[in-house]
Amino acid sequence: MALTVRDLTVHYGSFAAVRDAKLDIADGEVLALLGPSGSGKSTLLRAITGLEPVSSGSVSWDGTDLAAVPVHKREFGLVFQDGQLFPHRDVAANIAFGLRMHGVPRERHAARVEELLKLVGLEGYERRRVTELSGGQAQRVALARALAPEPRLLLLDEPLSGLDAGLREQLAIDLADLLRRSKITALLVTHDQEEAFTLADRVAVLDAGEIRQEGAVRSVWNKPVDDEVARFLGVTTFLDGTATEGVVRTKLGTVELQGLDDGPVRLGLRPHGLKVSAEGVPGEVTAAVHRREHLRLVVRCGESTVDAIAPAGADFRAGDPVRLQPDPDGIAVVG
Ligand SMILES: Nc1ncnc2c1ncn2[C@@H]1O[C@H](COP(=O)(O)OP(=O)(O)OP(=O)(O)O)[C@@H](O)[C@H]1O
Repeated sequence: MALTVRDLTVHYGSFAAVRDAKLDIADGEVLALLGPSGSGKSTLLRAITGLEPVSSGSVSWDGTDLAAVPVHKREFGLVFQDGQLFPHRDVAANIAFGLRMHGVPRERHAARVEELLKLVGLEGYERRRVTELSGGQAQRVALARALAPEPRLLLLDEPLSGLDAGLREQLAIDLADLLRRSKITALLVTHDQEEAFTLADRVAVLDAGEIRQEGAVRSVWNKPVDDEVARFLGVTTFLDGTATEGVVRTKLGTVELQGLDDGPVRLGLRPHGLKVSAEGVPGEVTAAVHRREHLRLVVRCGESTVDAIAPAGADFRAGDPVRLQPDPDGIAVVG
């Protein structure tokens, strides 16, 4: 295992911002720490880098405890929300800074800077002033600077959250590609589930200082451990049902889900887990909001109020009758 974190606790005064955290990151793997604001993500990341003193527990690399290793000797690369570039230096000098710090001979800088700019999609930007870069370009330079000394672990703290939505999505895709291509071992901190699921192989969900669930991206998404984690992962409606040979019967219809034992099951529905359809359970629209890719509805079905979606071009308003059918794609199994 490359990085191993065991029983890590970090206090601010008497307040434990991180409690008994356990994490493993294998070589070449990307782990996302996902959690709401204030859950302790940045504290945990800072403790791993050595920037935050730990109260108890350990951080090790390849089995060696890092307690006595200062921040700059851990060989970790860091990227923060606002890249924190040096405003008075050009792009090349910003990237070369990391090389100088690590004693790379000056004559090798130019070639390495060129290579890194190519890697982050900014070829030819060497002489640009960093104050003239867009937010997305600045984050690419910050990434290049962090990668310059070939860190053994890249730590990214909300690297995309300062950018607007469209750009964030594109940069997340580019970054995912770069991390995989270069087989970079990385820890990403984010409050954005989509970002975590785009970028990471595995995800650890943090809440109130505790890691609530940890596992492969797909398995956490499809099988959150409890209602709270499910809610944080976009589930808005819970539905109890009974599974028999891969078919779950609920009061909102039947749904086929693989790999379930027969018996009671709790389903967690994301809005697209219920779709407007010609047949299905009848309900009445109580609210409708247009989104980019679909029409999002709140529907009253008997005693329950549920979220559902209709195609983007549909025109439903409060009071309209609809029929809903479950879609396995938007349904998780909780617990
Ligand atoms: N220097 C500090 N002194 C005291 N309390 C702190 C300090 N830094 C953070 N905290 C508290 O510790 C908790 C965890 O903070 P942290 O910044 O790690 O959370 P986070 O999940 O990264 O949040 P965000 O997504 O908003 O950055 C919060 O309750 C915060 O108020």
